Amino acid sequence: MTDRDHLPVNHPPVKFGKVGVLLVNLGTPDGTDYKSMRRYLEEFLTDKRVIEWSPWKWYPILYGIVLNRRPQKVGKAYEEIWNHEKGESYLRTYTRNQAEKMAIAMTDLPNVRVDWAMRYGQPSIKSKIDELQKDGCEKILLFPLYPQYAAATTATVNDEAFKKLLSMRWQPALRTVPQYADDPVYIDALANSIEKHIASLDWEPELLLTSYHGIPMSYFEKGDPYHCYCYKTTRLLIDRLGWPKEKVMLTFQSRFGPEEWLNPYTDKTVEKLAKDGVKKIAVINPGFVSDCLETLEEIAGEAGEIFTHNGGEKFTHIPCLNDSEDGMRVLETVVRRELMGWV
Ligand SMILES: C=CC1=C(C)c2cc3[nH]c(cc4nc(cc5[nH]c(cc1n2)c(C)c5CCC(=O)O)C(CCC(=O)O)=C4C)c(C)c3C=C
Ligand SMILES: [Fe+2]
Ligand SMILES: [Fe+2]
Repeated sequence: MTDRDHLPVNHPPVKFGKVGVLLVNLGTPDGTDYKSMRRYLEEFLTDKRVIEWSPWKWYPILYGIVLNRRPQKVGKAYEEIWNHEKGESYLRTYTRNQAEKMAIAMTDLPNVRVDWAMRYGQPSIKSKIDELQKDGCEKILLFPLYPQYAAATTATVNDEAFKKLLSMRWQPALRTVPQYADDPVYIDALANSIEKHIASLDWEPELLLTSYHGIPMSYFEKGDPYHCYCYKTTRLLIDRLGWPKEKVMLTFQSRFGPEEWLNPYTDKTVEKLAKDGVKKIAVINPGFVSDCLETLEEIAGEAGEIFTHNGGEKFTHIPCLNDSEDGMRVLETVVRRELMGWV
């Protein structure tokens, strides 16, 4: 008698014994056209973890103004940084590459299957949990790809996965990967990428800005720990680089809406630095696992322009860790640690 002999005739096929690893990043539109952009932004901006205003206050603004104007404006920005060769955004390209490279690196664990999903847009977390289970995964390690925890990012990925579990008769065991803002492997990888990048220039930056995506100040005041994790990463990075702390600044970018967000703001800081006579700066985005609109367009593009238009001379953007060797070492180290006891 096998484990399957006692199944009723109509019982769906049962597979088990595997562990799934699901890498999840924020999301991305399917195209840069108005419809794709609107669909993506609507899913994103109706998430209560992202916009905490009451729907009574927010929806008239969202459906009356934001979703009529923003898809066009942001679609143009995406168009500038689109991976035309693959017909998709770089965030999608890098996330898929990370999953593929991780699967190859984990062949010593034959029961582990690695896949990827997006919180908004496709492929969805729900569809991937289904696929992993059909493939025999009784256990799933869910990895929100954010080194610094925030409710608007990490928690909403976890919520979505647990929402899927709510509807399942046979739930896989679900483990979530915690923040890794202070992991020495991550700090080391960031420091290496800075050192390598600067060594490739024929000039030396006077200042390094570590620019993180912001959140509204009110979220921080209500207890979100994100701000503290960002400061921790930058402090440890300065220690690892062995630089004087005056050479590194921490700023927040990507403000959205009229509220006050975490500050100092990246764009205002870059402008002030240039006006104050700083000539050469480098910017890194430690909170972004992969390059995306916010790093390629807003920092490499816009922030660079702001700096040079205001008297700055040299500006460089240090790429995210993406699917580089160092970047993969970080993701793999975190995954192997969190799989302990399961494999
Ligand atoms: C109130 C709105 C937003 C909060 C809070 C927020 C937090 C937050 N976001 C990221 C990472 C990313 N955000 C990206 C794009 C993006 N973010 C917002 C709004 C909020 N983010 C919007 C409306 C957009 C879309 C673009 C736009 O309309 O301006 C992206 C890039 C996605 C891509 O496809 O390239 C990332 C990544 C973090 C880490 C964070 C809080 C810590
Ligand atoms: Fe964002
Ligand atoms: Fe932005």
